[in-house]
Parts: sequence; structure tokens; C-alpha cells
Amino acid sequence: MKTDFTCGFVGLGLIGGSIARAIRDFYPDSYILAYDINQEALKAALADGVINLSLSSIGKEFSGCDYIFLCAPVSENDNYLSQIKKYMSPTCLLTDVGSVKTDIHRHIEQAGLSSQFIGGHPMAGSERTGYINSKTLLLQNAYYILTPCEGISQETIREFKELIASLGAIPLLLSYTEHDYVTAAISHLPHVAAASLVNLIRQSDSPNGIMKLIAAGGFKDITRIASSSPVMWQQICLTNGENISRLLDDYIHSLIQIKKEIDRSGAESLYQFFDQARIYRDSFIDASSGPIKKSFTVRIDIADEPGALAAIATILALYQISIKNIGITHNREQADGVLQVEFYEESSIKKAAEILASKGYTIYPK
Ligand SMILES: NC(=O)C1=CN([C@@H]2O[C@H](COP(=O)(O)OP(=O)(O)OC[C@H]3O[C@@H](n4cnc5c(N)ncnc54)[C@H](O)[C@@H]3O)[C@@H](O)[C@H]2O)C=CC1
Ligand SMILES: O=C(O)C(=O)Cc1ccc(O)cc1
Repeated sequence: MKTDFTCGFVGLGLIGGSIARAIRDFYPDSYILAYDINQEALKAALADGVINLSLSSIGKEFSGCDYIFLCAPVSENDNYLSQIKKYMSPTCLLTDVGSVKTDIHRHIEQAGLSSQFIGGHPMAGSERTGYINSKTLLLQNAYYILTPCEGISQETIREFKELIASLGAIPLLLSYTEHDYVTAAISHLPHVAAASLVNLIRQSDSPNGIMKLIAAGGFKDITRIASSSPVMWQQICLTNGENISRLLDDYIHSLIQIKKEIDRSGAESLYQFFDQARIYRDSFIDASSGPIKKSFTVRIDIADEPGALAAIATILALYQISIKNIGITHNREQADGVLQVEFYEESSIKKAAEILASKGYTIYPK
């Protein structure tokens, strides 16, 4: 694979920016050009040395591209296809990063671009948006789904897989229909559920906002994604509605079932409900790659007094154990320990546990 290829971006936000950064880091000889309606994003990317050329429109500059990444919101990507087609060389590969794939594949067929398109979807991201939040690390160890058009050669697919893998992501081939059902289940439905849960609390809270005030870690964990871009999720629901609606039916049915068990005090079924979920969810945490990363975290009981956190940080520093993250969990009802410490490596947990235990601290696995 050549290392001095030319790459064009349409949209340089969170995902486009992160891919461009990864290409810049792993292929310093590559030439990257970008078009975005946000001039600030382009200015920042030029200043960072991530892109070589900033464009104010889609024009002939794209004709030198080996790859073009469509990273604007889904409907904007669709609208640009006929314009981009005019400038694509016969060897250029067009790809996108949209969260829904059937819609773009339909537009690609209509535009007559099937022989040059592989759909893409990095299963990584966050509730944040914009180039300012982009980072190379976003792609590392994340599944990156590829949905090639039927007419694409095996050689082109192999080369593109190789490019994606070389950026630190894990390419995974799926048909676009399977992609849309699977992501509706593990991404789109959870976003709908998180937003509806937050809206339920918003509507049920008292005027003095007591629910919001005391919302604990669990609520915050499962609703982080409710802070995502409303435009993006509106577009996802509009373009993958059939799959989301089908899964919502199943989900609503399962909620009705568990409501029945709660109403009839079905102790055994309630236990099974939570236990099956716990076992399955715990098997996710053990995965070494993909969107759920392995986390090396412990909880430590500390006294509620000034300097308690600093004392632990100092002890760990003295023994040269690096801390990735440290923070106090404020509600003692939900956790045995109140300080959460995340390490970079599994071996640090054992070492830290031994040292801290010898100094009288109680440590719990996360
Ligand atoms: N946010 C996430 O976690 C993930 C998002 N995606 C997909 O990536 C795509 C982009 O999402 P993000 O990067 O998160 O959004 P973003 O809002 O961070 O970036 C979008 C960029 O497109 C630009 N843009 C908007 N309209 C445009 C137009 N008409 N022409 C050119 N540029 C335009 C914006 O200025 C912005 O820089 C979406 O299709 C989304 O489904 C995929 C995986 C994860
Ligand atoms: O923030 C999170 O955890 C996400 O779920 C990010 C995300 C958003 C949209 C996608 O299509 C893929 C990943």
C-alpha cells in the first residue's frame, strides 16, 4: 500500500477530524485536503498540521484524491454525491462514516457510484461534536464496520481494510442491511432509551429539581449519551426508523413483562431478570477490544476529610504507579468505596492493592 496517498474530507468534525488526525500521524507523507462549512474547523486543522489544504467549496482539487471520506451529517453527504462524482478519478475510493448505511447505499446507487464506494462506520465516538474534540485515539481498538458495494473488487476491499487497520481500528465487513439492524440494537435504541429516561426525569422532577440534584452515578452512566447531538440522532431515527421501531417494540414488550413481575412481586423472575443481565454485561467488560474498553479500576474507602485523595495519589506516585483517572464517588449508598482509581495496566492493580493494603486502606474491585 502506498504511504503518500491523497485524501479528501467533506466535513471535518469529531469523526472526520479524528480520521484525518490518524492519517496524518500514521502517514506523515500523505496529502490531506478538506472542505467544511465551518471555517474555524479548517483553520484549526491547518494550524495543527492535520490538513495540507483547506477548501471553500467542492472543486477540482478533489480530482487528485485516492480516498474521499464523507464525514458531514448524513443528509448533507447525500446531497454532495453528484457534485463529488464530477471530480472523482476512476481509481478514487469513496467512503463515508455515517451511523446508518442503507440510506447512503441507496443514494450511491442512484448516483451511479457503486463501483467506487465502500460504506464505513467507526464504532467509536462520543456525545461531543466538532473538530475541536477530535483525536487520533478515538479510532484505536474500535471496530470499524465496512459495507462494500457489490461491484467493488476484493483487491480494493482488502486494501481499504488494510488502511483502516493501519489507523489502529478493527475493520469488520457487514452487509449494509445487517449493519442497520445490529446498530439499531446496540447504538440507536440505547440512545432513544437514554433520551427518554432523561426526559422522564425532566418531566417528573419537582420544581426545586431534587431528582436532578441527587441523580447518582448509575443514572449518569446510562444517560451520558443523552448529551449527544440532537440533529445527528434526529437524522439517524429518520433514516433507520424501521429497524429502530421494530426493536423498540421488543424493548417495550420486555418492559411490560418486567412491570408485570414488579406488580405481582415475582421474586424469582425479578432475580433472573437482573442476574441474566449482570452475567451478560460482565462478559462485555472482559472484551479486550471494541467500544467497551477493558478498564483497570478499583474503589478505595477513604476518610471524608481534606487531603485524603492527595494522600493516595502521593503513595501511588512514590511507588511509580501511573494513574489514568482518579475521582471521588459522592454517594456512599451505591458504592463500598468512595475513591475510584483507574490504572493503565492490569499489573498496576495488584501492585497498588498490596501497597495500599499495607497502609491500612480497603480496596474493592470495580
Ligand atoms: N458522533 C459520533 O459519536 C459518531 C458519529 N458518526 C457519524 O459521523 C458523521 C459525522 O458526525 P460527527 O463527526 O460526530 O459530527 P460533527 O458535528 O462533529 O461533524 C460534522 C462536520 O460536518 C460539517 N458540516 C455540516 N454541514 C456541512 C455541509 N453542508 N458541508 C460540509 N460540511 C458540513 C460540520 O461543520 C462539522 O464540522 C455522522 O453522519 C454520524 O452519523 C459515526 C460514528 C460515531
Ligand atoms: O458516545 C458513545 O458511547 C457512542 O455511542 C458514540 C457513537 C455514536 C454514534 C455512532 O454511530 C457510533 C458511536
